[in-house]
Amino acid sequence: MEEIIRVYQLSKRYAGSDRYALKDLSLSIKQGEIFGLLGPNGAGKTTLISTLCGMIKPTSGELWFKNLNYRQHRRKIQQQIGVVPQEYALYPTLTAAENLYYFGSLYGLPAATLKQDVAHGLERVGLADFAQKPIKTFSGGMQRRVNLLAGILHRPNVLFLDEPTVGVDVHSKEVIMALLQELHEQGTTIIYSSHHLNEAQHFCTKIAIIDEGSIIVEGKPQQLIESVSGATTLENVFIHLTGSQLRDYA
Ligand SMILES: Nc1ncnc2c1ncn2[C@@H]1O[C@H](COP(=O)(O)OP(=O)(O)OP(=O)(O)O)[C@@H](O)[C@H]1O
Repeated sequence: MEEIIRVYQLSKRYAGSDRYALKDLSLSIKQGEIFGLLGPNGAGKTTLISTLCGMIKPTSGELWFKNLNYRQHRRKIQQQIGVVPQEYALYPTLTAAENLYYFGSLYGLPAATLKQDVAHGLERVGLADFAQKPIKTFSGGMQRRVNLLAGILHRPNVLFLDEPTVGVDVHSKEVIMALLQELHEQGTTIIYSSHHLNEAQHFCTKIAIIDEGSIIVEGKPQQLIESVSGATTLENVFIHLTGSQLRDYA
């Protein structure tokens, strides 16, 4: 399958920090994959996703999106991708529909189809009855579902999500994962970070485990499980490779 993203020796050190958030990280992602980025707290998942979305610039290294280099074509790349950030990108005082109209207009979507797409999207995630309610009255799970819709309104072929199911109950999680599965079946390449190892084991076609800014292992979930003696789940693999030490950095 065609390579969509190539990362070569990517490093990132934030201004004022003496630690590397990403260190000489190389990676290739192919079209149609559901690529899961897993790792302990502070491993560098958000930094990697933000760099791949063109939101932060690397300290060194090179990145390409379908042969377009990020240094020269950041804007062009950003027009072709969808981003669902970990922090809510929504305006609390606007209604769910107003928020989505706003995102739709940012993407330059025609008003005539946008209204229908927003109504359909809200219906798809079980929020049709809440379209005219302000986001600030929504639960965390409801906000996550609207946050997801905001990132896919323009039907991107490549979608980045940073912990799309963090802090949501099992019902919201099921709706979100079902929608992502549907997008995948329609051909969308999905790159997402998560702490839900069980979810990633069943959902992802490929996984990279990151620790301290570097990829320590990469492969299909079943391959990774078979590579560790006695492991029956991805959680076993994760603990085996990353240890059980807490990762507290300030
Ligand atoms: N804006 C920033 N300025 C300075 N350091 C940062 C900044 N953002 C992240 N870091 C540091 O970079 C490292 C990687 O952080 P990052 O948020 O990418 O990890 P993560 O794997 O997404 O963690 P988590 O699972 O907790 O969300 C951490 O040591 C973090 O403290």
